[in-house]
Amino acid sequence: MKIEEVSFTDKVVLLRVDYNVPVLDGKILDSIRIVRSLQTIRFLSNRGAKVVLLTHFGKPKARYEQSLSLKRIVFSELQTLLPDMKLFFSDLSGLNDILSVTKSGDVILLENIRFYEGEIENRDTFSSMLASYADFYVNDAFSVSHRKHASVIGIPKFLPSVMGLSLKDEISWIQKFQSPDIPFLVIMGGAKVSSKLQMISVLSEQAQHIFVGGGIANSIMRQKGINIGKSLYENIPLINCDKIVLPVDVLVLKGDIYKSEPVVVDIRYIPQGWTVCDIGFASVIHLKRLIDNVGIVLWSGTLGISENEHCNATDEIASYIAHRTNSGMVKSIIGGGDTLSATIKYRDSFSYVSVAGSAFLTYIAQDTLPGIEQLL
Ligand SMILES: Nc1ncnc2c1ncn2[C@@H]1O[C@H](COP(=O)(O)OP(=O)(O)O)[C@@H](O)[C@H]1O
Ligand SMILES: O=C(OP(=O)(O)O)[C@H](O)COP(=O)(O)O
Repeated sequence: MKIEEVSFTDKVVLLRVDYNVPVLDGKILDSIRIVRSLQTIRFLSNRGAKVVLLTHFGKPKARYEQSLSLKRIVFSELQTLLPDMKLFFSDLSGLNDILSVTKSGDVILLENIRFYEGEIENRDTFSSMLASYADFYVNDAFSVSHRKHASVIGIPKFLPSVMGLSLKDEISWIQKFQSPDIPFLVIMGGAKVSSKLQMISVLSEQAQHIFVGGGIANSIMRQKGINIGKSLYENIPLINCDKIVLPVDVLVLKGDIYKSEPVVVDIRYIPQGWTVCDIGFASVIHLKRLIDNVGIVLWSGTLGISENEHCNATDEIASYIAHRTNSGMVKSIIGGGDTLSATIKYRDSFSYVSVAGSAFLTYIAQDTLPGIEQLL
């Protein structure tokens, strides 16, 4: 069933979006995830639905945390982006009352869904309780569709469920770039090590090389017995893959990871107690040569702590890819909340910008996602 075929008049729709946006000092750094959801919100509202937006924000531990509430920053952004619409905010305990005073076409943003027990564990009792408020479920949250959570894979068990417009767009754009004949390079970085690393063996069968930076490189280096000091890492299973390209040098710092000035070292000489914060200058050059030799670059995860003004590898590589894309020498797809925010000034030069990071890599590797399977 397609969203265009459903009659939504006077129906309540649970619309899963992903408003897990990067925020610094109370300001949203990049609202692309909210902007991309607007077409589906307007579509449903114009067809007479009452739209209940479900999203997570950050990683709360199944209880209210003021700093992760959607009430101020995210709700304000939505009000700014939809000035002509009637918007409401509610937590779960007030949803019934709000639904009774709202009309067709109105939109309700529900409080951070991860404040509630049952979301991350995907409990059926939680999903069926949410479903009991509504007539339909729409998934427009590509970037969280790799998570087996209640609001992603649970609710569709209890309601007729369809794909939202931006989720559909994401899939068709990504499929356009999946060409088995063109050699491609995967660049993987960032902090969410396990959700990206799971895909490495499948991706390595398809890709020419997988260049790793960020916490992913740290975790692999540590597994190989390289001292990584106090750097971010996760314990990972043994990876034996000759397509993985590690940095040859890294920037390391002591003290505040967002402010301190780093120095460059060969990966064999990372000092005890120091933190790897970026790939080094020789690694940037090496990565550029890998980019020169492929037709497609897929990139998710920053190469270092790009919030630190001294960590510029992500910017330099983004600029290089943007330039080669503009010159028609490569096609580029960039994805992930933090990666997009760190490369925002080159956004218009990439071939495609996905709002998803781990979900985007998972989709490339598996051609589907748990949240999408529920809609077929
Ligand atoms: N070496 C590193 N040490 C600590 N954090 C890092 C390192 N490299 C990258 N990061 C952090 O990773 C975060 C982005 O990771 P992730 O959420 O996986 O990316 P995305 O949101 O693009 O999918 C950034 O906030 C960045 O500071
Ligand atoms: O930001 C997200 O993913 P991303 O960091 O892979 O881009 C999604 O909102 C998923 O968030 P999660 O990794 O807390 O489940």
